[in-house]
Amino acid sequence: MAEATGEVLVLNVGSSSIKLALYDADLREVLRGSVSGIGAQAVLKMGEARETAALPDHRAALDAVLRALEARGVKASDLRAVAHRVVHGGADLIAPQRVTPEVRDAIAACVPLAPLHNPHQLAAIDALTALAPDLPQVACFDTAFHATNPEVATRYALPDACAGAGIRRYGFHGLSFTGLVERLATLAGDLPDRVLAFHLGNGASACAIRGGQSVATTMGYSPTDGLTMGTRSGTIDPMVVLRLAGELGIDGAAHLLNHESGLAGLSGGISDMRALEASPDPASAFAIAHFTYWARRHGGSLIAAMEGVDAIVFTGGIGENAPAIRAAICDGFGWLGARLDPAKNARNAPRLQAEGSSVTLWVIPAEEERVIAEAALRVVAAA
Ligand SMILES: Nc1ncnc2c1ncn2[C@@H]1O[C@H](COP(=O)(O)OP(=O)(O)O)[C@@H](O)[C@H]1O
Ligand SMILES: CC(=O)OP(=O)(O)O
Ligand SMILES: [Mg+2]
Repeated sequence: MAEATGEVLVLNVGSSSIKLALYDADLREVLRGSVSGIGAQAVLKMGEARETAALPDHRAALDAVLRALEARGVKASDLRAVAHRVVHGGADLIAPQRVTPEVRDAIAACVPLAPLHNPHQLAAIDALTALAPDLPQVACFDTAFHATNPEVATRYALPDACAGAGIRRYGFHGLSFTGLVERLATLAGDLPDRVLAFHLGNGASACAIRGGQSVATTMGYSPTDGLTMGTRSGTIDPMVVLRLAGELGIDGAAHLLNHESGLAGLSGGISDMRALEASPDPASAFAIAHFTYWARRHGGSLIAAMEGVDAIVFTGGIGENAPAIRAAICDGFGWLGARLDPAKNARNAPRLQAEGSSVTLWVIPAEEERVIAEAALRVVAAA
């Protein structure tokens, strides 16, 4: 097997997947891998190789990833740094930083706020600490990009004591939005002032970006709020949550809202957009209609928050690859003069707008790993 020499290993541990990328000192990607479908029959990809394996949990998946890296000659102890995506950094962790025992504890303190993500990311940090205690580890936070939101956007209309206890909106997918802003500036020549960005993957959120900074976003205290997602409900009346907790218990309600809702709940079990598009079942079509309708409704609210819009950008697995979903969302913004070019949309071209569109329309691949690697190199170089 070909050996890969790299300096920075990026681990993007998600709710049901692990993505990894290895970069050399010039930030060229030398290896990419992933595990998807953790919990069932998982698929492990490393470079060109692909295998299926029963990986019942994130721990087993991470072990498989580390073994596959070793088989390629990548030893943790030889790296310059390993860098992690951490979904929730709370109010204080708003810059990429070295994982010290204090930072590790602060990430652990955010576990209740992102139960699908932070525990697995913490487990990856601990596994690497055990494997290579002297290897610098850097944590990069999905919440950090939204630290620029004004208090009126982040505060819930709850008493002071709640805000003091950290009950506020944070927002997520910030590493993806950071990369999107950088790439859009290059593609457009100049960064448009008011950008409506949709990260549509298994988790989905939208963000109002003004002058390159987040001013409002759809996810809140946790990544369960906002748009209709693969298995998460999105925005819901809090009294529904109380009723569910009363009937199912807190854990039962949390499970239903995070794992059995969204597209899966509406369609009778299908969370995957590609599978929904291929399904002849009317419930699948309704689930897709719900997804695009709520993407537009939330998008309208974000446009109001930034007093207009100059560009609409799509990223994430659905945003990058699903022309019909982009078309349904953009058609919903026809009232403001957004016009898609159907041929460009069908090609997933970076520039999607038709002649005469009042806003520019874009597809930009999510580059969370590149953003994390760049930040990690900056952090270790500054140490
Ligand atoms: N060609 C495609 N058409 C429609 N949906 C797609 C396509 N390719 C990927 N997707 C969807 O993208 C979603 C996964 O997005 P991704 O960003 O990879 O997920 P994650 O949030 O786990 O990182 C799934 O719903 C998948 O079906
Ligand atoms: C924050 C979040 O929802 O992440 P993901 O899309 O990876 O689940
Ligand atoms: Mg994702």
